[in-house]
Amino acid sequence: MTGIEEPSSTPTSRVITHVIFDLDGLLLNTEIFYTQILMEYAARFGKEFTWELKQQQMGRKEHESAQLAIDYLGLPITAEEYCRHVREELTRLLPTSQFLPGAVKLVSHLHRHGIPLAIATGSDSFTFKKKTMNHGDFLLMFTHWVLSGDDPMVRSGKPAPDIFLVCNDRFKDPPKPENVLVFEDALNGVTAGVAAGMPVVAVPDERANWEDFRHAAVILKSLLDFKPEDFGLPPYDHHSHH
Ligand SMILES: O=c1[nH]cc([C@@H]2O[C@H](COP(=O)(O)O)[C@@H](O)[C@H]2O)c(=O)[nH]1
Ligand SMILES: [Mg+2]
Repeated sequence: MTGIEEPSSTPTSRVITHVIFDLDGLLLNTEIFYTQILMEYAARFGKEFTWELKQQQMGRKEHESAQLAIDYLGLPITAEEYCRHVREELTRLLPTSQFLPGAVKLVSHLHRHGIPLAIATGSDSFTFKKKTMNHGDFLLMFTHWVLSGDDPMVRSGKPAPDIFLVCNDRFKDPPKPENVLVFEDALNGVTAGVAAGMPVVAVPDERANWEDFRHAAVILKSLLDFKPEDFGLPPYDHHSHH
């Protein structure tokens, strides 16, 4: 032993060939809807929906997330009732979903350079359809999307690695996980990506504690702060300022 440690892998030493994006709270500003619905729902039972609970729910399959809230808050309802209510409210709100800053810029840039892109989300097909119904052209830039909510191949939702491994296998000529970059906002999602052996770019909610995201390759305030060249991806050209 020389006592000299191998330098840990820096972002610049990585060569990324494929990218997997989370959806809610990363590309689309849909987390605000879940927060609004669940605050009101919890209040009906005289309970308070907290950030601590939300952070545990984010990224999970809808059914897993429902049971978590019921247990955490002690709600006198079943997971089915919870899901039915949330779904009804979401049906109204999700079609109005907007992109988060930098999402269209980043996805279009990588797509233009021929990088295979996919989506891995805790949504099921019902909510996914509502979330993306006004973003059809945007969806065409992805080769596929995996919806852990009702995909039988995804045994456990985030924070388990299943969704990212299934998503990776569905790329044409699946790459090694270390060559796949994951973008996530949720702690459960970052943990899932890392467990799948993939470097993860974390873009956490402003309420999150960055200490909790230490396992991410990099933590950013916004997608606008991402530098593709740090991961061996083509840089933005200086002429595009939108
Ligand atoms: O406040 C919440 N946020 C998010 C979720 C769950 O997280 C999923 C979104 O995850 P992702 O960011 O992986 O798309 C939603 O479909 C839902 O199942 C939730 O239950 N409650
Ligand atoms: Mg998310």
